[in-house]
Order: sequence, then C-alpha cells, then structure tokens
Amino acid sequence: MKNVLSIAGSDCSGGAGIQADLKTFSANGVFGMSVIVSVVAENTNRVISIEDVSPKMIGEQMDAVFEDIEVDAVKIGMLSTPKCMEVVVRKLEQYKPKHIVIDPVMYAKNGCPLMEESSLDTLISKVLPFAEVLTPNIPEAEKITGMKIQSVDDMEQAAKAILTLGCKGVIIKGGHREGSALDVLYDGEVFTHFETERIATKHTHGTGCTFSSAIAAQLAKGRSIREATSIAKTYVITAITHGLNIGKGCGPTNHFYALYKKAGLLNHVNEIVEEIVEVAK
Ligand SMILES: Nc1ncnc2c1ncn2[C@@H]1O[C@H](COP(=O)(O)OP(=O)(O)O)[C@@H](O)[C@H]1O
Ligand SMILES: Cc1ncc(COP(=O)(O)OP(=O)(O)O)c(N)n1
Repeated sequence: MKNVLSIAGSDCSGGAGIQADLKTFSANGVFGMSVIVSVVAENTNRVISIEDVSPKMIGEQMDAVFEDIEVDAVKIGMLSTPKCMEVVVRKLEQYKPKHIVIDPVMYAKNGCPLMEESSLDTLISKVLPFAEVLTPNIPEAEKITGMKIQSVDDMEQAAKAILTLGCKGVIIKGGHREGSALDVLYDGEVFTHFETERIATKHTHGTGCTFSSAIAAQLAKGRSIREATSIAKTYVITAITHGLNIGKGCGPTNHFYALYKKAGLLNHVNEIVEEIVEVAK
C-alpha cells in the first residue's frame, strides 16, 4: 500500500479540502493521511469563517507523519497565509517527499477567498518551486501569471510562463472555461490536452481537490505525470457525472460511485455493507 499525505484546509461540509482528498485517496487505493492547515466553516453555499492552525502545530503534524510513516506522495491544497506557507516549505525541505502535487487554492467555487491576497508573492516565490505538478484553475493561473486567459493558446502560454517559476509540470484546469472541459498539461517539453464534454451540473463542489488528489495518488503508485493525469481526469469526470444533490448550493462530487460503479461493484459493496451492519447488530 502506498501512503499519501494531504496538507490542506478542512471543509466541514465534506465536499472539498482534506475531506475530499481523503475520500479520493481511498477510492484510488492508497492510504490517506492529513495535516490540517486551516479549519474552514463552509458548506455548499458559502464560507462563513476561516481559522488557521498555528504554524507550530502545522509543523508538528508534519513531523508526526514523516518521522513514522513513509510518505509516497504529498498533495498540498489551501495555504491561507505566508506563515502557513513558510512552515510547510521548511518541512518539505527537511523531509523531501518523492512526489509533490500543489493545488494553489485561492477561492472557493462561490467566490469566497481561501488565500489572503498578501500571500501571492510567497506562494509564487517559495511554494510553487516545490511542485512536481501544479494544478491551477484558470482564475488562479491568471493571478499567478498576470495574464488574461481566454483561449486554448492563452492556456498554453500561461502554462509556459508558470513553468519558469520553478515547478516541473503544470496542468491548467479548464473547469472555468466556456465549452469543453479541457485541461492543458505542460511538462517543459510537450503540451498534452485532456478534453471531455462539459457536464451540465451545479454539483461540482470539490472538483479541484478531487482532481489533484487523484493525481497525487497515481504518482505515488508509480504512474508518470501524463498517466496520472489521465486516470485523475477519468476519476473526476465520473465523480462529477454522479455528483450528489446534497445541500442547498453546489453539491459535492461522488467518490463512492466513481470507485464502485466504475468497477461494476456498486451492488456488491452495498450487500457487503448490509452484511457488516447485520453482524454488528
Ligand atoms: N462541469 C464540468 N464538466 C466536466 N468536467 C469538469 C466540470 N467542471 C470541472 N471539470 C473538471 O474538473 C477538474 C477540476 O477543474 P476545476 O473545476 O477548474 O477546478 P477548481 O475546483 O480548482 O476550480 C478539471 O479536470 C476540469 O476539467
Ligand atoms: C478547505 C477547502 N479547500 C479547498 C477548497 C476549494 O476546493 P475546490 O476543489 O476548488 O472546490 P470548490 O470550492 O471550487 O468547489 C474549499 N472550498 N475548501
């Protein structure tokens, strides 16, 4: 079993952040662990408040994991302040994990900021260079590059510009564009396009977290960046296609369906769960 660590914020409503990451890790067959950087009071509609965990506690959570368990890949999500970023970077330098996927989370789907404006410089200069794969959506790629991204060519130019900041690979996600759901991967040599039809649904809470965590899980299992991205794309599309009508706003992606239905196991799993419940009675 490969072990994958998410360093991110907690979404109490279960659709994004650490919660989405852990569900994705399980469904992709790796053992999931978490370092909580911020606690976010949020739901499918809105972000109510954010409380950051102290840098000391963030560092100690990372020590607790790394001193004991072999970490095959790390996925980094929401890092709200320069102080959170600095302690994470210090520990990455110390522990040097094999694979690092960074989702540079800036806003929730409802437009609420999850990263302080003042953190952008630290994100770019100190955090991004650690990424084997960086996975910005279009608004995040625009913030990082200062470019306006409208066309596929713009996505490619932005990907090139981002690579000069020191990461090894970048995938600009097309969830926010008009038309097809086209993601552009650039590894410094070639562009690879991952394109599917846009699914007409509002239940897309946590898509970015799901996608980046699936990539981290697949890198941990020894896939190349291109293979990992292709598997993650199939995974997120299945999870969006069967997105859950939970809550009053944008419901979450469906990890249970993505794993078991795809494998033709949905009925078996439900039967097994029923049996476990019977035995437990
Ligand atoms: N409605 C949709 N139909 C199909 N794919 C989607 C849809 N929305 C997002 N995706 C895909 O989900 C993944 C996450 O992208 P995106 O939603 O842009 O991330 P984020 O949550 O960070 O904004 C990408 O692979 C993107 O193409
Ligand atoms: C705690 C936390 N982390 C990240 C996000 C954003 O996740 P994302 O996958 O981009 O999903 P949406 O918010 O865009 O639906 C979050 N909301 N909370």
